[in-house]
Order: sequence, then structure tokens, then C-alpha cells
Amino acid sequence: MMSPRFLLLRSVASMSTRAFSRGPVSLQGKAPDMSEVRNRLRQIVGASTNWRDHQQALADRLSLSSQLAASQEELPVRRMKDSYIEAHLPLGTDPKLREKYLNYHKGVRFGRILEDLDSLAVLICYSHTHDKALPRSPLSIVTALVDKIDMRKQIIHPDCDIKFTGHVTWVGKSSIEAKMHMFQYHEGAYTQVLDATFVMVARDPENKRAAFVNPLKPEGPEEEKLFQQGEVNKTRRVELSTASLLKVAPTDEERKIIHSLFLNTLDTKTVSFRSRVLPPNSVWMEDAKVKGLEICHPQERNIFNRIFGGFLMRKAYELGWANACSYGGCRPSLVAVDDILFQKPVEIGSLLLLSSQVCYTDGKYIQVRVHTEVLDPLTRQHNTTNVFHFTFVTDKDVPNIMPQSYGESMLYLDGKRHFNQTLKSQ
Ligand SMILES: CCCCCCCCCC(=O)SCCNC(=O)CCNC(=O)[C@H](O)C(C)(C)COP(=O)(O)OP(=O)(O)OC[C@H]1O[C@@H](n2cnc3c(N)ncnc32)[C@H](O)[C@@H]1OP(=O)(O)O
Repeated sequence: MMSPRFLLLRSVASMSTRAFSRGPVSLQGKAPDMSEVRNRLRQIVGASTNWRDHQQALADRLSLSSQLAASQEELPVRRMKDSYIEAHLPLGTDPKLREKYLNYHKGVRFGRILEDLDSLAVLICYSHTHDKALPRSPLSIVTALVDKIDMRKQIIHPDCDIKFTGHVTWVGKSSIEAKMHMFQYHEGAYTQVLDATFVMVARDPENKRAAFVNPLKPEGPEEEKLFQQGEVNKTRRVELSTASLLKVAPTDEERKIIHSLFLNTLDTKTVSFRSRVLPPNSVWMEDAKVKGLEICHPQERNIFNRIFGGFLMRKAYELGWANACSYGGCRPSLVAVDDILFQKPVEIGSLLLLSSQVCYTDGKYIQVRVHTEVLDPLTRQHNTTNVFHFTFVTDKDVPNIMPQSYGESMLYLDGKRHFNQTLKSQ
């Protein structure tokens, strides 16, 4: 039986033809491939194709400020089908493209898929906010959050065509939730590989302050449900942020977990709080880190001359995967991506420090957190730009991760919260 999600997708897809041919992604009526998606984004904002022209392109965009709406009410209401997009990644039919996506293990580089989802989410939002009367959009639409990516299949074939679909499911004043689905053509049919929910934020042409986006009117019970889920997601995010362990103490149950881990690691031969012994089949958290550095070259810029969010996700994912791989001693598969927060833009030329940590384990599962920060070499100041959460699974049980310090215990609990959230949605 087909899943309700898939039925919904089909129903939106079937009513999308008119929207698709009127929307800004129309390319002689056929669905674009991912390079066309990126080219279309460049056209929509008037991005420079050469780095030497980027200052001029930025100056040209400044003049678009006068086209921003003064209130949300003055913008026309949009329907979900107005932003519906289908895009293709012809891995099966384009061998040159396949090389870019292929990993050593004859699978697909998931980091590349993250880049494509990010680009597609931006184009979906520009379709929602499209104004026929304007040749260029005054909005700078940036990725604020990857709320969730749930894998429905663990194997992505490198030689079969991929199809992405997606549309806006909820809007606030300046924020937009976009849901996307990925399918792969295998053994004569398209089957679902993943579902993704991104939150994007519209900013002025200089990317300095929030800008209003068109309201969204759900049509019919299925769209109402999606819209309400968007509201629920927003409330959940606020609640999670309020209960963050960086702000408030752990719950009673969590405190008991940490104390029991502490008791399990005490050296029974000494009467000391300090001497700790690693239990069998365990690894100290301190020994489960992998770090990396990226110099942020202009090649990785987005349409607003900052570092492309998809590139940051790819780098963080690959580091997190390498950490899980060395921790588990075998190739892990991705189960879910959860709550990727884009706190601050990364400027071109930055030194980006990436730090990945195995923060929670449960049987075959490994929860990895990747933290990125930019380092100003002159002032030696560090600024957090992103935090990423990945859940991996391996084919055998992995050692238990063991926190030692109070800070590590909070990382452990945060990892456990993310892991439980992932299990709930599976
Ligand atoms: C060349 C080919 C490439 C083509 C691809 C193009 C892709 C381009 C996309 C990107 O690459 S973007 C790059 C990665 N993303 C960033 O660099 C964003 C970095 N983060 C920020 O700049 C700020 O944190 C952000 C603009 C997201 C939010 O800033 P603020 O917190 O000051 O926002 P503000 O308080 O003004 O709130 C504005 C809205 O954002 C919402 N918001 C802010 N942070 C959020 C969050 N974390 N989650 C959900 N919503 C969030 C907030 O609720 C509010 O919604 P409403 O207006 O609807 O009420």
C-alpha cells in the first residue's frame, strides 16, 4: 500500500502543472536539473558569475531595497501549488555527473545531496515569493535551519536517476518552511528515499534585516494538515530552544542518568571523586573527536557572496561520517539529519574550524554533533556559525560513549535528546 505521504505528494504533483508553467522555474515546461536550478537562482538575484564582479553585483542589488513590501498584507496570498517544484538529477543517464556524486564505496555522496536540497529549498521559496512585475527579486533568502531529514532508504544507487519534489508548507512573517522529497528510479519505478524539512528566512537585498514574505493559504484538508504541522514545528522549536541545556538544568531523569554513568566509572579501589575508570567496551568522549579546517574560497560562495549553506552541510556531514566510521570501526549509514542551525553567515576568506564529537550511542546507533566556528586570525576571536546533528547506524553494536566532565555530560544528554527525537519520527 502506498504511504499517505506519497499519496499527498502525488495529489500536489498532479495539480501542479499550471503552477509549474507560471512559476519562475519554468524551462519550456520541463523539470529543471540541478545545474539549471542553480543558474535560475543566479538569475533571480542577479548574482555575479565571476568573483571579480561581485562588488558590482552587490551594489546593483542595493537599489532593489525600494521594492521590498512595507507589510505582509500588501503581498498577494500564495497557494502551496504556486511553489511546487520538481527537479531532476540524471545520475543514470549522465556519466559525467555521476562522477561528481560517486563515493569510494559505489554509493552516492550524501553531502552532494545536501547541497542539492539546499539549492532547491531556496528556489522553492523564490517561487513562493515570485513577483512577475520584477525582473530580479529584492529578497535574499537564506537557510536558517534544516529541521529534519529522515532517510526512508539507506541505499542510494549511483547509477539511477533521482527526482526531487517540494513546496512551501508554512510561512511566518519572514520565515518559510519548505518540505522536499527525494525519489530514485530503480527496478522500473520511483521509490521514496528521503523527506526533508528546511526553514528559510527572507532578508533585504543587503542581507541585513528581515523582509516580509507572501502569506500562504492552504487549500483542502491535506494542505491544512501540512500548514498546522508547520505551526506545531515552530512551537516545538521554541520549546526545545527554551529547554536547551545551554540555558536550563537537565530534568530529574536526565540527572539520574548522568549520576549513574558517573558511579559506573568510579574507581572502587580508591575513595575519590577524581579517579575514574573506563568501563569495558566503552570510549571516553575525549577520544571520540575528529576536527577539520576549511579555508573558505570564493568558489564556494552562494548567490549572496557568503559561503553556500549546502557546502557547509557537506563538509560537516563528511567529517561527522568519518568520525562515526572510525568510532564504529565499520561503514555507518545515515539515519537522520536533525536541527542543523545556521546561526551566522560564513564570510568568504574565513578560516572555518569544524569539530565533530560522538556524543551518544545506543546499540548500533551513533549520534554525532558537529560544531563549526570561524576564527579571525588577527583578533584570534572564535564565532560559532553552525551546529549539526547526525544519527548513524552500523551493522554491529558499537562501544558505549562515556562522558567525563560536566560539559561532556550535557553534550551526552543533548545527543540523547536528538536521538530520541529521531527514533520518534522513524
Ligand atoms: C551559486 C549557486 C548556489 C545556489 C544556492 C543558493 C543557496 C543560498 C542559501 C545559502 O547558502 S544561505 C547560507 C547559509 N545560511 C546562513 O548563512 C544564515 C546564517 N544565519 C543568519 O544569518 C541568521 O541567523 C538568520 C538570518 C537565519 C536569522 O537571523 P535573526 O535571528 O536575526 O532573525 P530575526 O530575529 O530577524 O528573525 C527573522 C525570522 O527568522 C526566524 N528564525 C530565525 N532563526 C531561526 C531558526 N533557527 N529556525 C527557524 N526560524 C528562525 C524567526 O522566527 C523570524 O521568523 P518570522 O519573521 O517568520 O517570525
